[in-house]
Amino acid sequence: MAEIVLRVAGISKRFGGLQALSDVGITIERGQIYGLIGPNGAGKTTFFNVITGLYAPDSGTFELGGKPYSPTAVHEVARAGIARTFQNIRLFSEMTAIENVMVGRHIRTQSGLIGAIFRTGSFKAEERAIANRARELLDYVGIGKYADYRARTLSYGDQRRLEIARALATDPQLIALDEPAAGMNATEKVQLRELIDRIRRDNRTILLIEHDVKLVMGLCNRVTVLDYGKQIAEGTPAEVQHNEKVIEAYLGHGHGTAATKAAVAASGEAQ
Ligand SMILES: Nc1ncnc2c1ncn2[C@@H]1O[C@H](COP(=O)(O)OP(=O)(O)OP(=O)(O)O)[C@@H](O)[C@H]1O
Repeated sequence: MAEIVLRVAGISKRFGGLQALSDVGITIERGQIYGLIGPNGAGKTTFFNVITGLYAPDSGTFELGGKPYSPTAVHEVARAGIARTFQNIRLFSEMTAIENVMVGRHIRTQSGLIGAIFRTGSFKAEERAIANRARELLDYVGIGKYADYRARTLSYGDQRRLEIARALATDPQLIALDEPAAGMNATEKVQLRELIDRIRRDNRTILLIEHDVKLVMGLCNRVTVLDYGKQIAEGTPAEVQHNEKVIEAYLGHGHGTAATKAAVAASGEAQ
């Protein structure tokens, strides 16, 4: 039977009078790319923020790799094994690319503060290993040649790759990508798609929020669709794109972007 990486259930979150999430649950198996889609304001980012410890949920159960975890703090969630990227890129802009990745790796290191202050032999060996691994990851995401460039000098697409490398540096059980294609041009999107597919083939598990419905439908094994905080559909891309509620959510309320409406309409027609 397939191994379950993430199982969350009954997640609700209210902001004042607004029910941002109502009883949302998903199960992701190892090696899957799981998509989370929905019109603007549907609750996708709130869901991400809850499972990664940024927002405290009003209710919900959380299990990672078969063990319960409590998403009470971001660093605890990272330690438990979920790494994420952000819709608005969050890099250390004055640090180099390789330093940004090394920061990600440090949550898995042993020597600690004493080792760092006294620069013990084991600390130096560990630093070398971290730097080597960071370089490998930069090569892996395709930006090895920019290792020593400051993060802020990289193109938008390359900064997103750098965020992915930093997330991979934590050796996560689950990597959560929040709109990785936002702001990318068509060529960058094709390259991103190849990278995400490669990460999956290397037996990683990915949760993806994405506005680009075409990208989601082409990449994901399963998809959940949120609308006004409710889970209106769950299934394979082929199943959800024929779901009446999904078509209505994107085409009916008039709150999807023109591009998403066109993509949902086109993906339905293509079947
Ligand atoms: N910190 C917050 N305080 C109050 N309301 C919030 C907060 N975060 C999100 N919301 C509200 O919760 C609802 C869901 O927002 P969320 O950002 O999760 O949607 P989304 O699906 O990610 O949207 P988008 O696609 O536009 O990023 C929205 O109505 C939003 O205004």
